[in-house]
Amino acid sequence: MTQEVKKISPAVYGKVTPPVMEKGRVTYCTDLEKSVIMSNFERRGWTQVGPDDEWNFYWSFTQNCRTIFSMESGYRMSDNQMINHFPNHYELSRKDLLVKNIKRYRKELEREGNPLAEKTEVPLPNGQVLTRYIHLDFIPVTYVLPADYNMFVEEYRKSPQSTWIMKPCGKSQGAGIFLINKLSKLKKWSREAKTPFHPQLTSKESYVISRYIDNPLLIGGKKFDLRLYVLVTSFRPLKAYLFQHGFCRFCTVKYDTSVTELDNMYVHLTNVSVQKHGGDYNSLHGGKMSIQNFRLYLEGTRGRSVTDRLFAEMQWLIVHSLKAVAPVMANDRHCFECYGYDIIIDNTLKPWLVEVNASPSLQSTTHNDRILKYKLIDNIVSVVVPPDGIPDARWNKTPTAEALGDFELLIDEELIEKEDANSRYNKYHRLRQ
Ligand SMILES: Nc1ncnc2c1ncn2[C@@H]1O[C@H](COP(=O)(O)OP(=O)(O)OP(=O)(O)O)[C@@H](O)[C@H]1O
Repeated sequence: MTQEVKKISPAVYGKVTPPVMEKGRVTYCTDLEKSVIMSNFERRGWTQVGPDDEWNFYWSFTQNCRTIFSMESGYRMSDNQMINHFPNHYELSRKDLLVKNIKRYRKELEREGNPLAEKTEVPLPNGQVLTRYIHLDFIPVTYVLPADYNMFVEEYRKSPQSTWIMKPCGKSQGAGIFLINKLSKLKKWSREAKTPFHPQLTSKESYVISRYIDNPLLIGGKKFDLRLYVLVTSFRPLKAYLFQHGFCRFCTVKYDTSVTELDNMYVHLTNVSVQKHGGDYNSLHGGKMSIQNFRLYLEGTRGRSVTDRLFAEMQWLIVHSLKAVAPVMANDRHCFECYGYDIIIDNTLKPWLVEVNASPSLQSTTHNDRILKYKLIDNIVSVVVPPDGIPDARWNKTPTAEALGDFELLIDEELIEKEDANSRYNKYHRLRQ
């Protein structure tokens, strides 16, 4: 998700001396002047300062975070400073890089002979066979164009009746997205596009083309996706938390797979930024349903055990998407990041990861939205700041159960390692007795 960026001058980061903090006084800086952020920080007694002042806690735009960490800035963060992004968050949040990292992760597991990378062959009615990962098949088959064009054509030919979705890597909020159901349409687009495919395209101008999930689970006949919030406080060891208040975002128009509706984005794209322009947009509920109500709906219509399984599978895909990028992330101890996960559930109740946003919108479209986002920021701060309330990058980032608020632990590799070590130790002692 891109945001309007308030640029900071590199001169601001020219100083290399870490700020000296006044004892007990916490200062914050924010690029996003939103009340959910500022009222949260002020309630904690924190004082707002500018980016060139001595800040402890910076809620920055992704681009400004990258500037701080760039070699040219010469800025060295002190122990009492924390920032809300990892400098190379794009490994997870850019559509093409996410796919590349997940593909690499699966290949590596396969090479190790890890059972997680087991595959199966799916026969198609036309006699063709598709090969799929059994446990790690959670992103729709995706190629980066123009680089993977030949591979895409090969896959396309296996099931030419499929629909595909084209998404520009450098855009957000549904901009530039379209659906295709014929190769000729892609070729025509490539010829007519203002930036036709050519090898010199930068990755920002490239596209991903993904198999369109054409059998989404519908509620009231409408397509929706799920927005979940995931807080990562460390990538190595991986420590991540899932916020319990996600929501579903609905299309305003009933789902229809007919070719005539292929260009109707009110049918196919669930982005609020798209749907709010539709005539049927309801500003009271904003086309949203809480995840708690969604869960109740599913339990009522499909049963408890399949609902539990779906939620477990969503946690599974989040953990493995994070593990896929963990080795390439700049795991700076001053950083944490809250990701917006976009997931589509198909009518077999299989979840598909569509996208990960490094700056999920903090815009409130409804009253409930405001409450949710206020709580989200409050809980993020409680998890990442040590119990004494003073940001400290040296802290081992192990929040108390109380500090978690409405976050639940998704994975803590440090804990797993300790538990493994304990069980190995106990086993050794049992054997010696
Ligand atoms: N493979 C897919 N199958 C079905 N629907 C999809 C698929 N990929 C994307 N969509 C739909 O298109 C919408 C936009 O896709 P996506 O979130 O990837 O793009 P975006 O424009 O970058 O959005 P954002 O503003 O969230 O960054 C999704 O919310 C979803 O409704």
